[in-house]
Amino acid sequence: MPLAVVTASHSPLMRTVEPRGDARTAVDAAFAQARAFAADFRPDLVVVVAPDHYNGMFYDLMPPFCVGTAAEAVGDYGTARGPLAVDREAARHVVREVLAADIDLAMSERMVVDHGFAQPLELLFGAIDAVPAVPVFINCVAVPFGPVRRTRRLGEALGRALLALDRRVLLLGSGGLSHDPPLPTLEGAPPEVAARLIAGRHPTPEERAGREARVRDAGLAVASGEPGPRLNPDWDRAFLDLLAEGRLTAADTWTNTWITAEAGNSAHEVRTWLACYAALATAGPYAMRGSFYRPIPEWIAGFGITTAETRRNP
Ligand SMILES: O=C(O)CCc1cccc(O)c1O
Ligand SMILES: [Fe+2]
Repeated sequence: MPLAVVTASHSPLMRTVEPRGDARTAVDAAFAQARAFAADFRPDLVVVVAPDHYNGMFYDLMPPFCVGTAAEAVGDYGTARGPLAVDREAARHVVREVLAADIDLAMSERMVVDHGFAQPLELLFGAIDAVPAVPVFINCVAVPFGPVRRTRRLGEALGRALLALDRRVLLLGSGGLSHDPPLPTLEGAPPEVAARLIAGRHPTPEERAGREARVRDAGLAVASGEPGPRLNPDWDRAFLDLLAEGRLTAADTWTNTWITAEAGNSAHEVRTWLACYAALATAGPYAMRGSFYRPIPEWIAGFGITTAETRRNP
């Protein structure tokens, strides 16, 4: 059975901030292409690989990786709130097979997810519960992280587990590329911020609104002409080339310090892309069908969208 991949940056600012020029039109067109690609592939299972931003996962127990055998979205930044249509059997299969392949991962019968999962599901399929899904969380925000190669190996184990299902599986990777939105860090945080990062579940509506306003204001400031956030288009394009050319092991030598320095704290979200492509590669040689890139400072994102699938005649 073939596998397919769609990866897309996410940014909740897409809803509230108008970028200059034709960025909006270009991104819309790229998403339309990705939607057509996904529809064409006719997946009967979507494996969503995404990070969290202190909405579902906290420092009271932060797993590097976690598969949800059931999952619910918090509804941050205007995304839908409520359960994902988790294919429980498939999710359990993935947990069993990945563990058997020597990769430790957590599982959750009540995984809580945020815009990292919800936004691409809504943009690609219209709703968070429109497709049978297996949600795979990769910690890309709460330092420290394991080496990048570990996420590539997670992707390989994931790919082998999915091939064994003998279904049409689309992997949907969410996040990146270079960017650094104003997220707090535990290191040096004042006590009330630290408490929120350690166990910040169920914020009051006011707390959530305050936090979202801070990020939105950062985007609006750029849209009104203030100096933009640090993006690194060269780094982003090099990453896209690496994926297009199937040189996934080249990322094995990247240190986390280097990624942060080159591309920003949230650039670690590209781990989700790497895992998806490593999974895809287990089905045989693949071809990237679509690749979009645009640095969009107003959305605080080096914004990329790719589609790829197993080569039909290898
Ligand atoms: O407040 C948050 O949770 C961060 C929101 C956010 C903004 C820009 C790019 C992202 O990838 C992202 O996640
Ligand atoms: Fe993010």
